[in-house]
Amino acid sequence: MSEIENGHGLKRRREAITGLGDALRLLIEQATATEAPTEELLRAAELIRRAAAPLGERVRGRFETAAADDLLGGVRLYNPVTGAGSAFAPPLEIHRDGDGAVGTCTLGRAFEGPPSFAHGGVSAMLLDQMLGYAAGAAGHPGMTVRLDTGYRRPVPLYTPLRLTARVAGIDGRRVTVTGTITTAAEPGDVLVEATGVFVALRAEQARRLFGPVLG
Ligand SMILES: CCCCCCCCCCCC(=O)SCCNC(=O)CCNC(=O)[C@H](O)C(C)(C)COP(=O)(O)OP(=O)(O)OC[C@H]1O[C@@H](n2cnc3c(N)ncnc32)[C@H](O)[C@@H]1OP(=O)(O)O
Repeated sequence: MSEIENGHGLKRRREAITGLGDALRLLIEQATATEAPTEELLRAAELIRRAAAPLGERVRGRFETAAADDLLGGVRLYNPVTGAGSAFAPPLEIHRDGDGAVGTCTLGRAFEGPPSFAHGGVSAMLLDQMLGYAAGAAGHPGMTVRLDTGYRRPVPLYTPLRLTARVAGIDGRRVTVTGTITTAAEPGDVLVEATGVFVALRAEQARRLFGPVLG
């Protein structure tokens, strides 16, 4: 895409994608929490369809990477957990912390399972990402083959959360990673814990699974 061939164009596009992601997340939050009159819902649906139309005029296919992404550099703007451009992502922000990783996010109404608390599948999704990040950051990237989650207490909505992950063991191609979710205010009180097993791909597997994307 010629408009982002120079560094400035890429920076501007990534900022625009983040801005669109912010707007979409606001839309999802308001659309989920709204008790506006029915007429307003009908009007909003029409406006949203009109706003979406030009975005659909030029789209990428299943095996095409987004022009603003850098797959090998780890930039995935539409990742459904961490992507700043994803309407669906909280987004979870992750950084390295010693030999592990720490993540932060706040979940809105769209992630609700039990009333006023997060859906259990959402907690598992956040932890899968955290554990996968910690495995990769430790130099052992792999795909999840197992994820065990223990739900000790419900995860509250609209509350800053803190997530942790660290590699617990390496056995050949298998990496075991553990992680937790707590509130940011009470990091000693574990709400959800997880253990994941990640398997490093053989070169042949990586080619078979991701060859069409990497080209
Ligand atoms: C900074 C960076 C950021 C990077 C940040 C990135 C974050 C990404 C986080 C998201 C990660 C995902 O969601 S990934 C998406 C969800 N996962 C998937 O779709 C994976 C689907 N599974 C597969 O396609 C396959 O299992 C493969 C290709 C991964 C592996 O196939 P395979 O090579 O045939 O597997 P196989 O020989 O049977 O097993 C390999 C080894 O793993 C063990 N193993 C296999 N399954 C299990 C299991 N459930 N529990 C325990 N161990 C298992 C086997 O015993 C064996 O050990 P041994 O005999 O060798 O001792």
